[in-house]
Amino acid sequence: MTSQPVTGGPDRPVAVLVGFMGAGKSTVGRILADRLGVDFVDTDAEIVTRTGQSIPEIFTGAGPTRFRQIECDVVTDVLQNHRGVVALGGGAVTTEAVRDALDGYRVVHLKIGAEDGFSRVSGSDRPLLADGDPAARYRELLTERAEIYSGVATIEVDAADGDVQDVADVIIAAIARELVPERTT
Ligand SMILES: Nc1ncnc2c1ncn2[C@@H]1O[C@H](COP(=O)(O)OP(=O)(O)OP(=O)(O)O)[C@@H](O)[C@H]1O
Ligand SMILES: O=C(O)C1=C[C@@H](O)[C@@H](O)[C@H](O)C1
Ligand SMILES: [Mg+2]
Repeated sequence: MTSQPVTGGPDRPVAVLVGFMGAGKSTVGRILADRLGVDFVDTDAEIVTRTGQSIPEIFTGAGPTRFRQIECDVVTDVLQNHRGVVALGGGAVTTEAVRDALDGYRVVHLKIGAEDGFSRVSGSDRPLLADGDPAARYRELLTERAEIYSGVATIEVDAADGDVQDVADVIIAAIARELVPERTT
């Protein structure tokens, strides 16, 4: 996790959620936005709106490399123009330009373990889990990416500790601590 000070600010999103598939970025992000009274943008949904294609359709048609380019364009645009809560797609931070674009933002890593996370997305249409042994692929990719999420995060929360409302509560408490640091005297 970066040790640089806060982030956020009037010209930036209140929080950008990162983490692996199934961590709850889309679900918790929407709740967090509602609770804070701000707008919510999910970059996966934004990609679908802008391209008119589903994410599996883009992966199988244009391919994964093109998907990452589209994703990078959408994420950088949203980061510059959105002031509420942003949920990124699970693999967005594998693109260097996305990691660079996150510098100076309040980035919340929803940490999830392989068992909890896979149980949430098993049977869904996530294209990276479509072939072979999905549980093994999930574990492998999570291991590969764990440090990347931690590397861009300014706040890390346990996304398996409680339901979606509980996770939103923990994020709100962490943001509040940044805004109103505890007195030391
Ligand atoms: N804390 C939680 N407790 C129980 N279920 C949860 C929790 N967080 C998310 N879920 C459920 O897990 C599933 C996946 O969540 P969600 O789609 O928000 O993950 P995501 O991080 O956005 O994944 P992706 O990277 O693929 O977009 C959903 O069905 C959601 O309701
Ligand atoms: O972890 C990933 O690489 C992905 C996660 C999803 O949010 C989608 O962006 C897509 O399924 C790829
Ligand atoms: Mg999502």
